[in-house]
Amino acid sequence: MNITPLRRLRRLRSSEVMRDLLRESHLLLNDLIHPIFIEEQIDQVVPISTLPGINRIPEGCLADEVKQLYALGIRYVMPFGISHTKDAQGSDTWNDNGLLARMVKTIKSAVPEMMVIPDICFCEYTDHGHCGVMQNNKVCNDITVENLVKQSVTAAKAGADMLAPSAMMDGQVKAIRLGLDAAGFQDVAILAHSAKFASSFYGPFRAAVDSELSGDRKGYQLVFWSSTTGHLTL
Ligand SMILES: NCC(=O)CCC(=O)O
Repeated sequence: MNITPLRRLRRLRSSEVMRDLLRESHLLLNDLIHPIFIEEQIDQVVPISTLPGINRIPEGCLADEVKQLYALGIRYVMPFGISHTKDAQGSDTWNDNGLLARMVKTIKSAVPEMMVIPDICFCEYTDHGHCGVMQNNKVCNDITVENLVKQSVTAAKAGADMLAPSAMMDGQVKAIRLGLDAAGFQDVAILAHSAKFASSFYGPFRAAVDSELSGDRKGYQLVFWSSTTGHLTL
């Protein structure tokens, strides 16, 4: 029996130069979005113990930080606010002078070419840490979606180029698209975090943003043992 293979695919990875020729995937700086954590009412950077090497940046240092990032070739930033102005709804997010609007304005005026893609959610701005308005111990979907639209229009007015809604409310992307279009922001894009799983991997992030959450988000983020609801949610 002749067992000599005719199809010798190892030929195609036999040398560095051959592997380079056949490369189909490239990871470039422009494939990445840089998250930045901005805290209001502080003067010094705060190291984030759960994300070694990453700091919370005082709001007053944001312009310089963004200029440095741009000089390194970074073209996309996702600002996350660490709020000292929390309430039950996260209403600071739809205040034209609130932290979210200020972050976006500061970044765009420091480096107009930097694309700003703010997180659109409430968990950093609510005094209970959930991603929306609580009613009877649950996050109320439709009121939260209304508030997400207000937040989105505020971010767009402040100059955001793209919005990243992450609250995992049903219908949020459609409502935000309609709200943006009605307010004249047809060119503001949406980067939907459409399939987020309730996961301990968010632990470091929650510490980074000083989340007030106790409990979990299993009532709105996906459960990992049902791929059907995952696909439907997408
Ligand atoms: N707005 C960001 C998040 O929702 C993070 C996810 C989490 O803490 O579960």
